[in-house]
Amino acid sequence: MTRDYSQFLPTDAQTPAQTPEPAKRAMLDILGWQPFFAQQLALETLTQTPPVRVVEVHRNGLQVRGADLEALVPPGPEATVGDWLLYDAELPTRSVVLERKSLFKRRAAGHDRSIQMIAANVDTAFVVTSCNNDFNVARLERFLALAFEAEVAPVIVLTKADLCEDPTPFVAEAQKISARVPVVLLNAKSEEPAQKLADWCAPGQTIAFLGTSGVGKSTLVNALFGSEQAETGAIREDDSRGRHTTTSRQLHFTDSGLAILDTPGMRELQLAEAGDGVADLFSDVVEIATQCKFRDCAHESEPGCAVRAAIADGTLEAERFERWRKLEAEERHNTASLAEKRAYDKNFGKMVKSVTKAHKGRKGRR
Ligand SMILES: Nc1nc2c(ncn2[C@@H]2O[C@H](COP(=O)(O)OP(=O)(O)OP(=O)(O)O)[C@@H](O)[C@H]2O)c(=O)[nH]1
Ligand SMILES: [Zn+2]
Repeated sequence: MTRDYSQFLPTDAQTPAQTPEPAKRAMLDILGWQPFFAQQLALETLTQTPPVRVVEVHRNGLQVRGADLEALVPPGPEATVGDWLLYDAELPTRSVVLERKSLFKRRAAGHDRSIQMIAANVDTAFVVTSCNNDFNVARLERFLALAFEAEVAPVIVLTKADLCEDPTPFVAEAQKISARVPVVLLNAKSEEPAQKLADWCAPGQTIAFLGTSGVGKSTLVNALFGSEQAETGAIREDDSRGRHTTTSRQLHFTDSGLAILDTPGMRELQLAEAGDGVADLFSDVVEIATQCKFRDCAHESEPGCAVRAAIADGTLEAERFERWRKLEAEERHNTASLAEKRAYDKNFGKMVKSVTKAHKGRKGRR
């Protein structure tokens, strides 16, 4: 059976003779299908292997959803929640993963050095903090750098506006962080979230929340689901080891077609191998630093230091420079210790192997 998939291709690839199927097109759009993915494909490919989105990752494989299909792809494809696959009905494990728009990832613990993919194709990351003691510019910057590293557009959301006498200083501080990062102030427990976050929550968009515990992430998710039953919290379970999160990663879709990422892995993102993200967020500082006389300028007391000059003439805030320096150092430290840990694990593995071998050898001789 062949189906007309021409409507899923960019407009210039369509031939007028092909009748659009608005219903199917709409279904894919709601799953987050975008021109970015469509342009990677030829029409024949789409007919033979329809695009499906990974809506859940669990032990048995990848749960995928397409315009009119729902399937489980057994473990095999290197994919994560949010990915788009070209579904091969005959050999599902051969389904091809489309190039990603964005990817949250981290290094897996252990010796295999593998990158663990947390979530793909997220459009917007809401970096959440509250207008209270949780508010911390350096911490915000860490989350923002992670979003930039993943190539996801971040938005700062300041919650608990209703509990704060005067939230303007919080807004002002947040706005100063980057001209590229919008700031939204709201009461997460009111009807405000749906209105104030509407720009990033259109049907077909995929969003995620970053932020420390208690800032209102679950409350925001619930607000975006409106009267719908939000499934947040459902993935948590209690066992003898205490409260922990299951390994399941999933996308929840609102009735309007907004995809909300729900994955425990987002809590454990480390600032490692995120040098590009840090440089992106602090592109102004990086730019100034390139003008220092010495390439290896430490921006201390070297002659011709553009950074010191910028601080002196007020173009660069001393605090911002210090935060950049700290964040960069943290990033470098974490990246280095990851490398060290990898080397250690590798050696440890070797050691275990040789000890076991020797032990077996001894046993054999007995
Ligand atoms: N008044 C008021 N309360 C809020 C607001 N946002 C969150 N809260 C409350 O703050 C508490 C924590 O909110 P949660 O949504 O559970 O926070 P969270 O970020 O999901 O926390 P974790 O699940 O631990 O990561 C709850 O009691 C919320 O009702 C807000 O804007 N205004
Ligand atoms: Zn310098």
